[in-house]
Amino acid sequence: MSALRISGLDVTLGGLPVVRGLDLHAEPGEFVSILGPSGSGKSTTFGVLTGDVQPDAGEVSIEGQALNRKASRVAYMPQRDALLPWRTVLGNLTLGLEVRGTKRGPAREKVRPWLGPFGLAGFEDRYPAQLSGGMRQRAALLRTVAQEQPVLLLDEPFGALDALTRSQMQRWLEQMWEQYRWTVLLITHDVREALFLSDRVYVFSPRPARVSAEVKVDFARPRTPDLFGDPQFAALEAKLLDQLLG
Ligand SMILES: Nc1ncnc2c1ncn2[C@@H]1O[C@H](COP(=O)(O)OP(=O)(O)OP(=O)(O)O)[C@@H](O)[C@H]1O
Repeated sequence: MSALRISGLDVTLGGLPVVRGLDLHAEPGEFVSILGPSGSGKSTTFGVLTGDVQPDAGEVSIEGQALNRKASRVAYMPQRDALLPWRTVLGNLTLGLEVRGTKRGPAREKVRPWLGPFGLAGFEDRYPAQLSGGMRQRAALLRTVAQEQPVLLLDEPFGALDALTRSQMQRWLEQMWEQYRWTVLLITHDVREALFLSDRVYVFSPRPARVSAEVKVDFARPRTPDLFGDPQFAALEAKLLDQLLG
């Protein structure tokens, strides 16, 4: 059974067709990326999955169950880190669980074992402004992971980071994924990031969104930055860029 399946999805916003006939899926423990031009409807598709956007047509299921807009079974990390500046790191980390109805004490106990693996141990009483950009993104990701939902939706998680931090974060996320095998759907504009992290990549057409290409990425794991020098990596990168530029 697929962790996530979208079939024949149509979305119209303000009279504008934003998604038309979209089909995609993610298998349990699979890392899937979506690449697409700006404004093509990627975030709108995530909005449907989180229950924030009402589709006109189509079917969406999580682990075989139809999407329930009131009890979302996806954990979503938005484009901006969206940490609340007035809450401590720990207070931010428990937020996703608290919104889902877990009391603060048990939520803290759930989050604490993850502080080490996410490189946040010792920083739980700081405020977001006291963290580096990479740490803030790790905190936002931990807040998402801690919700223990079947699917993680990551919307451009590293988009605002400088190039060095970004490549450190990509490497870190690949290692974390190796260890925990979350089911991930990642939106990115970065072809190399998609290829480095994913098992499969979807390319979206310009709006209205539909899948214009699907590429399987078979490079062995664990992946290291050496992969960027692999001729097969370069060939796949060129192919995806071609698809994106139409
Ligand atoms: N509430 C709305 N009413 C009308 N149009 C909207 C609304 N929300 C989004 N749109 C339009 O829908 C299209 C898709 O937007 P969306 O944010 O899903 O694209 P995206 O692929 O995530 O873009 P980006 O890569 O720039 O983040 C855009 O053209 C946007 O202007």
